[in-house]
Amino acid sequence: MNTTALLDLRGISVTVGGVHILTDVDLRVHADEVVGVIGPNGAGKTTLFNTVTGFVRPTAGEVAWLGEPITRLPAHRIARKGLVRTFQNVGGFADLTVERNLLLAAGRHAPDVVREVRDLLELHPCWEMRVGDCSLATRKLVGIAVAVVRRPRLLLLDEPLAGLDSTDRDHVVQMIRKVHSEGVAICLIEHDIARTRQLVDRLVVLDTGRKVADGEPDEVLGRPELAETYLA
Ligand SMILES: Nc1ncnc2c1ncn2[C@@H]1O[C@H](COP(=O)(O)OP(=O)(O)OP(=O)(O)O)[C@@H](O)[C@H]1O
Repeated sequence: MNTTALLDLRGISVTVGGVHILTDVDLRVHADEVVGVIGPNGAGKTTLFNTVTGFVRPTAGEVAWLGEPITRLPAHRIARKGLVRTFQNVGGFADLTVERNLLLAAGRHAPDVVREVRDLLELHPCWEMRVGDCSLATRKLVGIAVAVVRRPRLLLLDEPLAGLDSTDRDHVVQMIRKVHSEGVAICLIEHDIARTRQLVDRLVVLDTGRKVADGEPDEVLGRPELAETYLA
């Protein structure tokens, strides 16, 4: 594994209205890695992504990107650095075609990058369709494509498999692997533990705002207290 830490979170806490949503969370993601973030509903996983990407300001702690602090940068400046995310249930503008969504997102990189990403994520069949008319699986892929045309070095995926059937989940996993094979590090939030386990190099577990595990998937899921929760 390349030892360069792309992303380095130290002591991140988020408190909203006196409620502790995240408490003292450390997280590193290296170039080349695929990291899974799991945990029960309300554990703080999306808040962690929101903090990394500038949508939520931490109450304490620092976020560093390639060794530079980015904790207080606005979201659009963070994205321009190559740290790009997807949102739960968002796959682009519903009234625009898939192609138009990607062209808009690509900005100065279009249209060469748009063609590359269309081919990589096998979006030909839906290219001319309005996103609102596409299947959920396709909308999920469009959400990933919209992020990938921004040329991320690290892609944060928020529940890319949620709501999909088994066949579509396998397809989206395959597409995530293809994105990673292009040299993009990936950090994903997921509830599908079996597929996440197969996909990631490292598994991070959040519970009630605290990191309770961080290690190789087999080691983490082999811990009796976690196996009971996640593999039951
Ligand atoms: N802006 C906010 N104001 C108040 N409470 C919030 C805010 N954002 C998040 N929360 C609360 O913080 C907790 C963590 O939410 P978050 O969405 O980060 O969890 P999650 O682990 O992503 O959950 P899920 O798996 O259900 O998506 C929840 O109890 C949520 O209601």
